[in-house]
Amino acid sequence: MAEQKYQFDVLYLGSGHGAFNGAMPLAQAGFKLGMIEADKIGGTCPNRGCNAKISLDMPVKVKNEVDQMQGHGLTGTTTIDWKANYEHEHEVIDALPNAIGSGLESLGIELIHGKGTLVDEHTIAVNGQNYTADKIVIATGAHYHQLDIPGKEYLNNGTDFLNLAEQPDRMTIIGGGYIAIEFATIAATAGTKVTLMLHHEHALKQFYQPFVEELLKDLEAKGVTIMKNVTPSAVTKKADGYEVETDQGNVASDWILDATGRLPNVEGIGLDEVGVEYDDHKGIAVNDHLQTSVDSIYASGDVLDKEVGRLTPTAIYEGLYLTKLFTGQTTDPIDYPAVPSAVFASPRIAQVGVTPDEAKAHPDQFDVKEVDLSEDWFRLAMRANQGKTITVFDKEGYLVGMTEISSEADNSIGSVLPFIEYHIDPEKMNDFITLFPTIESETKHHL
Ligand SMILES: Cc1cc2nc3c(=O)[nH]c(=O)nc-3n(C[C@H](O)[C@H](O)[C@H](O)COP(=O)(O)OP(=O)(O)OC[C@H]3O[C@@H](n4cnc5c(N)ncnc54)[C@H](O)[C@@H]3O)c2cc1C
Ligand SMILES: NC(=O)c1ccc[n+]([C@@H]2O[C@H](COP(=O)([O-])OP(=O)(O)OC[C@H]3O[C@@H](n4cnc5c(N)ncnc54)[C@H](O)[C@@H]3O)[C@@H](O)[C@H]2O)c1
Repeated sequence: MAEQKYQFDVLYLGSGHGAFNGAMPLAQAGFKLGMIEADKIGGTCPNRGCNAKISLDMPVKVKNEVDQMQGHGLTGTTTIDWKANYEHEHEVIDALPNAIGSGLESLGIELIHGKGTLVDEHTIAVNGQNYTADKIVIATGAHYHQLDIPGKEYLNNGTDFLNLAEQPDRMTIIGGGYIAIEFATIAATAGTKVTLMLHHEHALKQFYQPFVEELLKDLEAKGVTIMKNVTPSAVTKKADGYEVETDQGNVASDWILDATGRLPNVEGIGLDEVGVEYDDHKGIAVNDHLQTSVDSIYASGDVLDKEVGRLTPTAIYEGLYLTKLFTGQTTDPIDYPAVPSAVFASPRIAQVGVTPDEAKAHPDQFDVKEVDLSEDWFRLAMRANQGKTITVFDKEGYLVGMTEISSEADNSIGSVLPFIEYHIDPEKMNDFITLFPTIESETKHHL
């Protein structure tokens, strides 16, 4: 640890997953820590991201499961009560900032409320007061990109969606990424008439496109109108709602979601003044030890310029890596495992490792196996046998990637991660005894 030249050993700017998961074991190791937060403790994921979204999605997933069992042991359809679902979401998430905050304080971490700005390589100012530290970790996350078109003041963002207590009859969603597709699924399943505006021909471009096309067809079956290659140019207020003007005609709507992406929080935090290199769109530049261009300043989470996904587990991984680095447990560069990702729609698409496209482009290196899940007896028992799994093996037979579309794709992919990460010998996979019958047992059976 540092000599007591500074108030803190490490000062975190931001309190999201990129900060608090790493800070907890660092405090337990005896480091004196401060954490600056301008908004709710815990950051995006618990308060206005993953936890909030998945709480809203739960009744949607269950409704789809109930609908699939109609005539197969269940009668009587269900409907989503939007307001009650919104209340359910807030019952789940509203206590999280206090729970996370008290957990941090119980470990002696000082929480400092307010907007922090770097003053020099060891100092951050908050509300006119300076706080000093041997090391600083910038974990300021990201904010919503907003379309710059006339009438942009009528556009809402993802946080507004998660706080929308009343159900709109008609919703326009601009974008084709995670948020657009997940929120279109929630709204359409609840009975809102959704129009999804894709800027290009394709949505979810980082996922396997034949699966994405199936997902889009499923959204259409739920009543979603999908417009492709469309450019919204203005929003006007009407007596009965709003109108989105586009190059393919105008679309009437009661509520409009701008889901055109997120940008790293690099503005107004003193990076230029202190000499930390960054790019407005890509984020803060770091070396392979997550160290910025200023030696005492590190960065973690969504604010990083990084190749891996801007996801909660990658933010946690980076925060924990910094803890190992600061405690001397490692001097190695950061080395990410295969990072899984999932679109929590109905059905879900999830993937990890080598993608089907990469594998098909290199037949000399990989073998690809496709399984149609309509043949799977367990999925039939769930009446959820719409889906496909594609597994990728290297030439020695080791599993190196998997992509799935199904209602259980997230669980399926989750169950194979150790096989990929620990490079489990194909023969040794059978040494793992699974519970039966489960998604895990059937996924392993298909490998
Ligand atoms: C709607 C939505 C759904 C998502 N769903 C998923 C999902 O299902 N799975 C998944 O893995 N990921 C999901 N994500 C992504 C995930 O939320 C982020 O990757 C993760 O929260 C990043 O953590 P972070 O600590 O880097 O940033 P954040 O959690 O954003 O934390 C940064 C914190 O810094 C604070 N801050 C910023 N500037 C300052 C300043 N100057 N002074 C003081 N405080 C400051 C902010 O207020 C914020 O609290 C979702 C994101 C969104 C928006
Ligand atoms: N399930 C998950 O893990 C999950 C869920 C939600 C969000 N997230 C994270 O949050 C981040 C933000 O998600 P997102 O969906 O907002 O971003 P995204 O980058 O996934 O998608 C942005 C979409 O907006 C479109 N777009 C961009 N500029 C546009 C324009 N000018 N006009 C029309 N469309 C335009 C893009 O084509 C793209 O389809 C992601 O990077 C992701 O890592 C993850």
